[in-house]
Amino acid sequence: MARLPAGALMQRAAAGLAAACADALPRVYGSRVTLLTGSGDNGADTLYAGARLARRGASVTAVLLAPDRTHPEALKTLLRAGGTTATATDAAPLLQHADLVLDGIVGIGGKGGLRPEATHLAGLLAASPATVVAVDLPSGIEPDTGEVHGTAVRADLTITFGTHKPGLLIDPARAYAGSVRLIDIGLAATLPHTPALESLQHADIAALLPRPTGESDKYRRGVVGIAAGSTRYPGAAVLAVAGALRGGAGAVRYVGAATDAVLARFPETLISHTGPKKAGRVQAWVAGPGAADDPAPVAEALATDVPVLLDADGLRLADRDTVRTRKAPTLLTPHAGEAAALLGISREEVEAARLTAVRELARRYDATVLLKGSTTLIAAPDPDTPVRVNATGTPWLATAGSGDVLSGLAGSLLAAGLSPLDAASAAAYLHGLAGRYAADGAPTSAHDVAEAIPRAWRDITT
Ligand SMILES: NC(=O)C1=CN([C@@H]2O[C@H](COP(=O)(O)OP(=O)(O)OC[C@H]3O[C@@H](n4cnc5c(N)ncnc54)[C@H](OP(=O)(O)O)[C@@H]3O)[C@@H](O)[C@H]2O)[C@@H](O)CC1
Ligand SMILES: [K+]
Repeated sequence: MARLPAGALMQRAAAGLAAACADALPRVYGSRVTLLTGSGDNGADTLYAGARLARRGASVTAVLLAPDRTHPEALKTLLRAGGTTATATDAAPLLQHADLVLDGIVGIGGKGGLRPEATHLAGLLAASPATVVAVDLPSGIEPDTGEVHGTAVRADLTITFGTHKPGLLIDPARAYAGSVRLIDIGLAATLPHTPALESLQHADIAALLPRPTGESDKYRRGVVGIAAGSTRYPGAAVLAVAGALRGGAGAVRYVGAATDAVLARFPETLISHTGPKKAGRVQAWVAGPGAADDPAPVAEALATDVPVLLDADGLRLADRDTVRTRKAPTLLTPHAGEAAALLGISREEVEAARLTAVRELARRYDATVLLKGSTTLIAAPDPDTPVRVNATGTPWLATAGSGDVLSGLAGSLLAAGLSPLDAASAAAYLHGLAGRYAADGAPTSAHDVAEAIPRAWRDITT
């Protein structure tokens, strides 16, 4: 910022914002635009963008939340461009009749939820038919955590400046942002080298996925052991194997009570009629899906010196001190309810503060943790490692057995040699994409998701 003339970043932000607003309107000339303007720089961005729209013939009115503390230069610029101002008490008809509303109440400087006047405006806005564009982020969300305390603005579109804020990527706040567009304002060089959050994209995942070479045999490509299923839940074993077979390991070894069901569906599975301890060569274990109440296979898997993924019943059956103290890596894949049990808090508390929950679990269990849900987050035990957020999920994935497929897939990637963080990230990404392909806008089953994994893999790598 030291190298830039004062206000240069703000002008870039406002120019990008105005262009995005113009795209969102059928035409700028003659349209009615209302600006909700707070007293900080977020409000100033909004006023400068409003001035640009006013110069193009829009009728622009700024509702000033703090008339005596509004950014003076920005306000002057709007008035010079032909814009007008109003107070919050006059806002109702302006919001009701606007084509477009810009939410510039607060940006990254906002803390602790909206104040009463802003809350009232957000309520009026929710009832307005206008398209709502959030400036930098929807006012009222917590920018750094994705938490929402009280009311927040619900936007159709968020124009964010310089970099994505965690709150735009993590639920519940993410749901307030609508679609998110990033405007480059030339901040890249000044951003911290280690971000708080990372969202891997196609190319990042492609670089992680294992590729067999001429030298590969099934053992070099990794054998993943699946200790899952029970007479009560044989399906969990079948689905975990289905995921594992598509995850790049050279072979899948199964131990458990669902041998017949697994072999009937996947004759290529290696079967061991022992527990994990004596099962033969395995480079990573998946333990727990459909395990019902038998803690022995989970304990045996944890006693090995290879990476272990614990899911579902395995999270409940595992001895917590063993998880904490084992030397080989452990990957936990709870949903919010299971995470709540591990943390001794309620499911609602986990869902309201996912980032805190996933970090706390990773710290407390000295394990990598993949927290499933509307936003899947992955945290490594080292608190300085950026938390990963998966961008490919779909609500259709909230279907029985979908988690079993994910655990098999992630276990397979672990066996192929990926670190727990990378295995979890790549599995969540592939699984989310496969869920989208399988669903294609209609209900889908876990089985279909597993079958769509190769398509997702091909899409990423070709
Ligand atoms: N940094 C950069 O490089 C760039 C930053 N840019 C822009 O600046 C924005 C950040 O601006 P900022 O720091 O001025 O804070 P901002 O978000 O406007 O909020 C502070 C104001 O809001 C008020 N307020 C606080 N909490 C509140 C609440 N709960 N409910 C209601 N009001 C509340 C608070 O009032 P006060 O406490 O003083 O009474 C204060 O006046 C950023 O998001 C982006 O848009 C771009 O121009 C590009 C370059
Ligand atoms: K805002």
